[in-house]
Amino acid sequence: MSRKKTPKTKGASAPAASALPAANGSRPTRPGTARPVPQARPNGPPQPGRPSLGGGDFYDVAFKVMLVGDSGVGKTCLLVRFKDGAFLAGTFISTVGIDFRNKVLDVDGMKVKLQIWDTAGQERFRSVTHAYYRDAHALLLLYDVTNKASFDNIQLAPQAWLTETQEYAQHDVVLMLLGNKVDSAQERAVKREDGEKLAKEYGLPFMETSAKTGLNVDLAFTAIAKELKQRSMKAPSEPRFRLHDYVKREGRSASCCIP
Ligand SMILES: Nc1nc2c(ncn2[C@@H]2O[C@H](COP(=O)(O)OP(=O)(O)OP(=O)(O)O)[C@@H](O)[C@H]2O)c(=O)[nH]1
Ligand SMILES: [Mg+2]
Repeated sequence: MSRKKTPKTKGASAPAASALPAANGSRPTRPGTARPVPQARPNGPPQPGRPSLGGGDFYDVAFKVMLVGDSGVGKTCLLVRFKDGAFLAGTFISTVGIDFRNKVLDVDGMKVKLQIWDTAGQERFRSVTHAYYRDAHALLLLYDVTNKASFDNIQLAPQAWLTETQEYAQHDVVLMLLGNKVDSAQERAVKREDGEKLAKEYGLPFMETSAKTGLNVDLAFTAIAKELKQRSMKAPSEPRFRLHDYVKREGRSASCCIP
């Protein structure tokens, strides 16, 4: 596959912007920075790289990733950890509507831009989130390992996150289940095995993460980027990327890092 040579740059440095969907459900834009993300379906051809409009994010192919899960599970913190390498400690500020951040990753020599949508977990914003599912190439389903209800709401509640996914997302969307806050060992309310069991039942790759310590955070997004990149290539020259195997092999368990 021919690729456009792109200069080495860091990801777009624009801060997260609040963006509510337009009345017609079209993608929101931010004044001065609006730029469409190429619509690469996971199974479609990669889109050509685009030069930066000043933000410095050159890329070969771009995908949309959505973070979903109950309010307070750590979606925003996970995204901030991945984007900025920092942890938002202190007062919990619940997301209103939807935010996004971009990050460009170098995946086996290709610049893969992830546009990551951070949704509000609060019930009152559900209809806002619904409008975004259909454009998502990947969905990260988060629960909080210290909050059993957030785990149950992945699958059991009438408006469970998995049900929403089946209802609103594309059938070939890439899914991953993440149990966050694994640093809080004392308060754990959901066993790792329960997360594994749920993931197995639905055929999802699974990891436990910590936005606080950074455990498995980069890995989760990198795994998604690798999977989407390979799906987007018509005739991949590389061996088939296996998301489940990669996550199993590379994922670190919380116990590995407790001194
Ligand atoms: N110990 C610990 N706390 C975390 C972690 N991730 C998030 N938190 C805390 O959990 C609270 C909620 O985090 P957010 O990232 O704002 O939660 P959210 O899922 O975005 O919530 P909504 O925006 O309401 O949907 C904050 O007080 C964070 O500091 C983690 O990995 N470990
Ligand atoms: Mg949030």
